[in-house]
Amino acid sequence: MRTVLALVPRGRGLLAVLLGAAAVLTGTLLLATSGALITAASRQPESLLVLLPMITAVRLFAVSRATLRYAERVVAHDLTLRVVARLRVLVLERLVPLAPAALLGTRGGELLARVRSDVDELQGVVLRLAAPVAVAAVAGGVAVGLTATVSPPSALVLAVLLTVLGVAVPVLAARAGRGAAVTTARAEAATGAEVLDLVRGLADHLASDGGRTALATLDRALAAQQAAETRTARLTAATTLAREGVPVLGVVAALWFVGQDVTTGRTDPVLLAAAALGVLGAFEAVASLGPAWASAGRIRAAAARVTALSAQTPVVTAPEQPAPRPAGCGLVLDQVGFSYPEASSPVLAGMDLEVAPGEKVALVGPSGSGKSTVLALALRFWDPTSGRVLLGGVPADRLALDDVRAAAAWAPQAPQLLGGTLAGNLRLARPDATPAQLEAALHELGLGEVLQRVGLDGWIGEAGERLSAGERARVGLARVLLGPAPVLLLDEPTAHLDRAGADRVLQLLLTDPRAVLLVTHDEQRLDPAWRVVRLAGAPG
Ligand SMILES: Nc1ncnc2c1ncn2[C@@H]1O[C@H](COP(=O)(O)OP(=O)(O)OP(=O)(O)O)[C@@H](O)[C@H]1O
Repeated sequence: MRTVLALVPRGRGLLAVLLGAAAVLTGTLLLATSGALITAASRQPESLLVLLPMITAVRLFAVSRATLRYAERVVAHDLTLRVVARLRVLVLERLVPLAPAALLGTRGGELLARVRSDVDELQGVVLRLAAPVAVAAVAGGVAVGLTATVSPPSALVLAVLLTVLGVAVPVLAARAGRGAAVTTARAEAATGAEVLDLVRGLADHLASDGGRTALATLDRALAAQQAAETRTARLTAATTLAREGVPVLGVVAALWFVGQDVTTGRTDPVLLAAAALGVLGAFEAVASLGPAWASAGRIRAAAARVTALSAQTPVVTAPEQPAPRPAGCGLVLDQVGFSYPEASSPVLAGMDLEVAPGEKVALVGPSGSGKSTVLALALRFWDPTSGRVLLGGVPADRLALDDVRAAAAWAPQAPQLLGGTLAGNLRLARPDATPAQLEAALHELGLGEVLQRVGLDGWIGEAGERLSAGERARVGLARVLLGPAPVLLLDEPTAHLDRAGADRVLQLLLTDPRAVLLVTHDEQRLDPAWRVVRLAGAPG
């Protein structure tokens, strides 16, 4: 929460509080002067001039209250939007270095909930928490001071009741509601994750059991969410009762004390209604504190979840003073050993590999022998447990992460296409590519038919689902080939292709002037121009 408050621009924050307090106080004064006006009018004065100052004050307060409230809303919402915009950037800046290795244990739906709804929840730190507390302190203090000028005992009672309604009731309610808030937040996140899993795997769920198991799981998550929400609703009802009852006590006390003063002639009767209504109006100062404390639990839970995420340590860290971007363009693994965290045995041990500039190297080996892991180490998704990885002759851990990923481009086994157009997906690698260049890249990989069917600017479906697996793999490969990286890391790019398609891709790679490290299970299809490197355990 402190991080969020630190993002608030001081001047605007102060302005929002002053406008909010002024709006509350003009409301209080409007009620008080209205009470005084009604009492004075009921005495039927000989000249209306006696009432004129009060009539003017009522009009002034009525107009200025609405204007001040409007101005306060504009300033506070503008402030909140600025804070949320900065907060989103801050969270994403902390999230990006965690990808991909440190996020492997986090469910996609949960991550989405943290970045979206938790960050949205945190906007309440300013609007629903800090601003109402500051407004209550300023407006409540001034209202008590004004009441004291008429009746000190009423002011004392008002101060006590404001504290009860503004602090004691909400704090007790918040303490009771904290558990409920955490449970609700967890239940909502779990429901979100279940919905996302259900939608993502819809085809699989329908094919396996018509979606019954997934729907039953979702039903359980929804029931847990509903139970948590019911508990929260009961607590809200109890605090509403207190919110309505306490101001009535304040009014009764004001009538009692000021009434006594009027009876003894110490106070003008005009002030009786003014004090009673003014006290009633003063409770508006703490009206938003109930919801503020109630949302404090949710906000704190959201803050804790966002903090926990951003406090995660990245698996790889960028050097503070990175070496210059390498001029060379080869890849070397020097005595590399690697174990995944919590794995019982290492995937790689003492591995040496060199892919010289322009060289074509095929990495073969049985499933699970560590071929994809080699590519992940070259991209610095992980760091080797022992030994070194060099890109262009420079140790990869001495390069800025952006430079590592500029030096080596990667086509994974199942490339992630974005829901968008072919052109949009291809331009991720080369934003300035012309339509002719994009079309040429697609034709080279035998995607002319797709180009004709979808068009460069046609929608390819969510994650490219309007394309076949083989077409998606080739679009992913076209993206990598379009990019400027001097080292290409390709993970089974021919896996989903027919014989002719696979041969075409392999031939195309041989004509590319850059260094290529190709992971493949199709060793027999390789041209002798490929240098084959076998990982331990590979046959032959
Ligand atoms: N993130 C991970 N955490 C723990 N173990 C992993 C992780 N990724 C891969 N492994 C394990 O590391 C080993 C090597 O995996 P890798 O994907 O590198 O093999 P591969 O040779 O590319 O396999 P395939 O040919 O099936 O793609 C496997 O036993 C795998 O289960």
